[in-house]
Amino acid sequence: MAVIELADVSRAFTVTSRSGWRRTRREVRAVDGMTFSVEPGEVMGYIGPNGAGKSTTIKMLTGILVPSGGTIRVAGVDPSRHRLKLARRIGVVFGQRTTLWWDLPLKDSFAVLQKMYDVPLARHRENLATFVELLDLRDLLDVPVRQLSLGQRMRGDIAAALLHDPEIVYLDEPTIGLDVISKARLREFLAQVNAERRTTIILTTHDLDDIEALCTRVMVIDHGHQIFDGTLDGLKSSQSAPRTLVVDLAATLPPIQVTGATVIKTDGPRQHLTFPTNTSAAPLLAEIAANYPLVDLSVSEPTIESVITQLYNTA
Ligand SMILES: Nc1ncnc2c1ncn2[C@@H]1O[C@H](COP(=O)(O)OP(=O)(O)OP(=O)(O)O)[C@@H](O)[C@H]1O
Repeated sequence: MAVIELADVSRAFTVTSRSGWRRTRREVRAVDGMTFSVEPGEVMGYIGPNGAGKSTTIKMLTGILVPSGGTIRVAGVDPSRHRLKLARRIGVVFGQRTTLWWDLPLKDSFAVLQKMYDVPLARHRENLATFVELLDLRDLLDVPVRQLSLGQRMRGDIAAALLHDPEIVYLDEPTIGLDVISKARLREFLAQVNAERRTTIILTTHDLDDIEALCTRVMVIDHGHQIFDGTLDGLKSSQSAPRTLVVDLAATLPPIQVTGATVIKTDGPRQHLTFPTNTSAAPLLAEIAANYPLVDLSVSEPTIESVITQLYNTA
């Protein structure tokens, strides 16, 4: 049974703008007719350009915002009507803000959360020990949150969001501003939590490596509408972003002529060609090898960035 269900959900805001003495009001439909469901244990990437409606959706799923239309059920309840009841069953991490107490050492924040969520002490200790180990928090427990680096604080925030064993976790830009090693460590941790606890994860991110590393499902939204819902491979093959062929020749030549491919760049004896995703590379290779002094050659698939850019442009 689905753990998150949205049926025709919308949320509008009235925005007032001023030009001289004139004030004009207009309605922004941040989320517009959104319908989807999420099964327990799914890791869903929720992506879209700035202003697409991601945060508004997450705020409605946590109960902070009330929808203007449609219905939402999370863990069987309407989030805005049962916000406190739901709080025990969900965890939330906003990459740009901390939920920890700024002046308290990390371990005291964790102790407050144990009381707030009324987590049995034995279970709290067990979870804490696991997260301290996996997130490498041991040396940070006595440090006030204000003295932690961004990456250290984020590890603390993630542990804090999971200490009460939530069934669903919303992560809004959890890797923003982190270095490559911290990002990798965090992704590994989240994958492990999902595998071992079957925690449902909704991940909002602009870092597509997060999506590649973690998500079994991707939802792309734009202007409050869903424009794609499926697997990452499905997303890649849904668009005809061109593939690239990099050809190294024995000599610097004018752009080569190949049926079905176009030279987009030359760099001495190296030439870059694009060709459609749905075309096989084999006949191109054969034609080049037959007509030109070929030394080496490689084919690269479209990047996920290029696929998504194309999706936004065609939506
Ligand atoms: N409280 C508000 N009042 C007025 N307009 C709002 C409010 N919150 C959001 N919006 C508008 O709703 C639209 C969606 O905003 P939202 O924050 O959900 O986008 P987002 O996809 O999370 O963007 P980002 O990637 O920049 O965080 C935007 O046009 C935004 O300006």
